[in-house]
Amino acid sequence: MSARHPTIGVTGSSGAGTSTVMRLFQRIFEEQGIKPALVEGDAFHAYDRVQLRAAMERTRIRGENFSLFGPGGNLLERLHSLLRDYSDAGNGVVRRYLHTEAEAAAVSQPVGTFTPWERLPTDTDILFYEGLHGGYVGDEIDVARHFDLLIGVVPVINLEWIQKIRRDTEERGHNPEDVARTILRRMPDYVNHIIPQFSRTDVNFQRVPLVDTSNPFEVQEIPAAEESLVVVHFNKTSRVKVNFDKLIASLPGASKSHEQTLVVPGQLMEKAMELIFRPAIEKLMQKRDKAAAKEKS
Ligand SMILES: Nc1ncnc2c1ncn2[C@@H]1O[C@H](COP(=O)(O)OP(=O)(O)OP(=O)(O)O)[C@@H](O)[C@H]1O
Ligand SMILES: O=C(CO)[C@H](O)[C@H](O)COP(=O)(O)O
Repeated sequence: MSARHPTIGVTGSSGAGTSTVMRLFQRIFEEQGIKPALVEGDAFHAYDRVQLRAAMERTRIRGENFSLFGPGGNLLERLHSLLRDYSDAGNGVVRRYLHTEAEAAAVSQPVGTFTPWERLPTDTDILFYEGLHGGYVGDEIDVARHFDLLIGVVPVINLEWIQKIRRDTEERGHNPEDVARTILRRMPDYVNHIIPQFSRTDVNFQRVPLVDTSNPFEVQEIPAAEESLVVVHFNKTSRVKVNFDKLIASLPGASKSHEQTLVVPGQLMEKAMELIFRPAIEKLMQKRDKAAAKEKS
């Protein structure tokens, strides 16, 4: 966390929609002339796709719990160092995980591998992280504390699974049975390491379908925006300050469901995010400019 080199994190389970939210932020950054350092959480997995299969087999034989949701499957100390270095000096080291054939072909590498570690460009205005562990806090590593703004993306679980199954089968070349097995294997880590993060965020966006999703393992479409509602919850310690009445007036069909909670029609989720985060980003940039000016003087 630093005024001079601000950081925003979006955290959520696999298939929750964090990459989708990142694209919205990219648009806001572009419109405001902000140059972000984009960090994908999957880059901090400890294993590539082939190594992961071997690690899974080893842990299965030993009867140990293991998944990419838990700290053992990730280089969280490296993520922690990146965030610390960025906050201190606006730099750090990152890489990318190549999920799809297209991403892999673009850099002439096999799918399911990592690009080499590289230093971030030196002239970025803000670090933006999206992934599984933005709100992670463990015995020795506290990722959450590095963010100036932390956002949770949490569709209700049936919807999250539908999204994961569709994305993994259509874009990442997995078969539905394997995706279901992955969901099962990750469950202890989901409960222990993913869910607690949503109590450390500033704001959570929880999409709730209005159509039947009672068997997410049956092949089906992802419910459309207009077939869902979004519960927007501001945690008690949220650093994002909004005027609920003004927000509701700008979002037709929105209402307040609880002291710190709004309900917004699904098709207005992006607009709600824009209204909530545009001013927050502007504030971070103003603080950054002030800190930079002070540094110069
Ligand atoms: N608000 C939304 N409405 C409809 N579909 C959505 C929404 N958000 C995400 N999806 C769909 O859900 C799938 C998963 O989304 P996305 O790739 O953003 O997840 P993710 O959290 O980044 O996953 P991972 O961390 O595994 O990469 C995609 O097919 C995406 O189009
Ligand atoms: O948890 C995940 C993303 O958050 C993915 O399952 C993980 O990155 C492995 O990806 P792939 O199945 O494309 O090898």
